[in-house]
Amino acid sequence: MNVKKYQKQYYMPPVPCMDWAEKDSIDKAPVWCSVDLRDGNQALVIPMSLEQKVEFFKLLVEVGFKEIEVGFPAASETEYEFLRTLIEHDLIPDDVTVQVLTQAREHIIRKTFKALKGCKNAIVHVYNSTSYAQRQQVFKKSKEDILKIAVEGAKLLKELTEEAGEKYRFEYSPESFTGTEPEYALEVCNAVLDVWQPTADRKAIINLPSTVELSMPHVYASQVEYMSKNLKYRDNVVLSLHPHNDRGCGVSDAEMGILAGADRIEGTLFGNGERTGNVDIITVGMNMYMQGVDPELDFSDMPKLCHAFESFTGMSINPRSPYCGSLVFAAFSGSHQDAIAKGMHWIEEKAPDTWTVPYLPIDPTDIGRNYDADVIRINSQSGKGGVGYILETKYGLNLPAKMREAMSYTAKSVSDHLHKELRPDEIFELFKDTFENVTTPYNINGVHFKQLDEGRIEAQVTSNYEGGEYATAYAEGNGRLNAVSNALKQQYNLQYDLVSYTEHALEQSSSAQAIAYVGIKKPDGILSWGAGVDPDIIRASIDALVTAINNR
Ligand SMILES: CC(=O)SCCNC(=O)CCNC(=O)[C@H](O)C(C)(C)COP(=O)(O)OP(=O)(O)OC[C@H]1O[C@@H](n2cnc3c(N)ncnc32)[C@H](O)[C@@H]1OP(=O)(O)O
Ligand SMILES: CC(C)C(=O)C(=O)O
Ligand SMILES: [Mg+2]
Repeated sequence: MNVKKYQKQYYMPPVPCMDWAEKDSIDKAPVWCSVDLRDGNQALVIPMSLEQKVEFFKLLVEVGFKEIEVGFPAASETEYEFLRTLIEHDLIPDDVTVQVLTQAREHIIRKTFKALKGCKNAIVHVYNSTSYAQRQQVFKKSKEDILKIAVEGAKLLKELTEEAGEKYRFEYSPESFTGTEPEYALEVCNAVLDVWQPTADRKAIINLPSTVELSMPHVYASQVEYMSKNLKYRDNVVLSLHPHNDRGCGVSDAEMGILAGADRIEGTLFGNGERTGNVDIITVGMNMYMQGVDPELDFSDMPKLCHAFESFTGMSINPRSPYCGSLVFAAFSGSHQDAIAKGMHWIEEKAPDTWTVPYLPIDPTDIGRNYDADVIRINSQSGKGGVGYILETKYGLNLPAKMREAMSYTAKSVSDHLHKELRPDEIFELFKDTFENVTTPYNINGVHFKQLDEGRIEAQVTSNYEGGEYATAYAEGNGRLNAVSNALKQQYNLQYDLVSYTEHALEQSSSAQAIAYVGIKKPDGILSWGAGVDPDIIRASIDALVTAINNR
């Protein structure tokens, strides 16, 4: 790798512009403009069909976008026909403004206006590149000539809008802004604004694209602040940003840019767009949401959005994509699962006003995800908290803490050996196979009790070992389970202490069943566990005991 080949291609503002750095949060949603149907579309291997664009447009309206860049009508027949379809089939709600993009070239602008005929609310977005590199290599023009392209374009927009008798709003982008000297970008934007003479009821949009993201986000924020402080007609200008993601900081560009004075963000769902994509509006919006600020966009059915996006664009969403990837709420690791399970219990018990569950920045159910499938997932990295949480929340089993630990080691070991994740139903089956009603080698065939004096009980226990002859033993105890335990110890010369007994009703079971959990400590100090399930709690506890004995 030849690092000498590269150098900085951005320009800091002529004066320090870092007021934005004093702020720590965004307190109000910006105006959002979706550019999915234009910038997103122009980045696809196969651009969307007219039908797909119509469906995507409806989805964007449903999400709540009030400004939607629907395309570059002069680019292709599909783009042109798409806009005509929206207009002619009256598909644009009254509170939604469509935006169209055009180069600052006369025939392209004229074709764009032709496509707009009959449209009530539109933003006409004109751009030309202003960066040093593009002036030098692409346009081969002086600063004055590049400014002239912008001004001529701006004039034609005004003229054609007046001619059409419409009140379209205008947007200008100094394309490649991030590679442009800020003073020069300012000069061009102000010259365009002089043409448009924006007013309070017909504001102009100045859009500062990080066409290619060339710097750290604080540099971009400083450039934005410089523009915000020095643009003419500032009160009548909507300052818009259009971040791309070349260095992976598109979201930070948008957020810091808002702190620096931007009023509006152009971006796409899931960050689709050229090269590494446009800024992901879902992430910027959800980042606000997770700090208690209403993003004014509805992401409550994220699975539906993901599915629709993937089918329209042919793109796939990265499993780690913030808020929407399949794995972004998943905790496989033991300590995280433990903390999440405890945090969820805390929420249930204390019902606090705000969400505080560790490791889950938001409640997954807010965006249509669910705890069972998305959060606690079991593999060889998992621990007792996670396994216990799944058995409790999904199957109503409230295992004693130490038994959860034993169950979790069983699950880890199976996952490790099979080298796979275990689904909740597989964990439940594993629990049943390992810890529930295990009847070999010891098996009890029948038990009878007799009440003795002073609360003591006598048990008559008929049992066998490894399928052999049945034998009957009698023993006393201070309770039924204790008496059975003593009979078995006596019959087979077993040595252990009964150290744990708990039981509860099985709420999720169709018939009225109870489950008992028994833990015994063997002479080597090892704990062994069993569970028994039966409508009769005594029977359940005896089965639990026998299982614990069998689980050597
Ligand atoms: C960063 C962005 O996303 S910008 C948007 C990019 N999106 C697109 O370009 C998609 C749609 N574009 C297209 O379909 C085509 O480019 C069209 C139909 C608009 C124009 O097609 P063509 O005229 O055949 O080609 P092309 O765009 O390459 O034209 C390049 C010429 O336009 C000039 N030009 C490019 N952009 C602009 C602009 N914004 N304003 C003025 N002139 C421009 C170039 O300097 C070049 O000039 P030259 O012919 O004197 O060398
Ligand atoms: C047309 C402009 C706004 C653009 O898409 C970009 O610069 O990235
Ligand atoms: Mg772009």
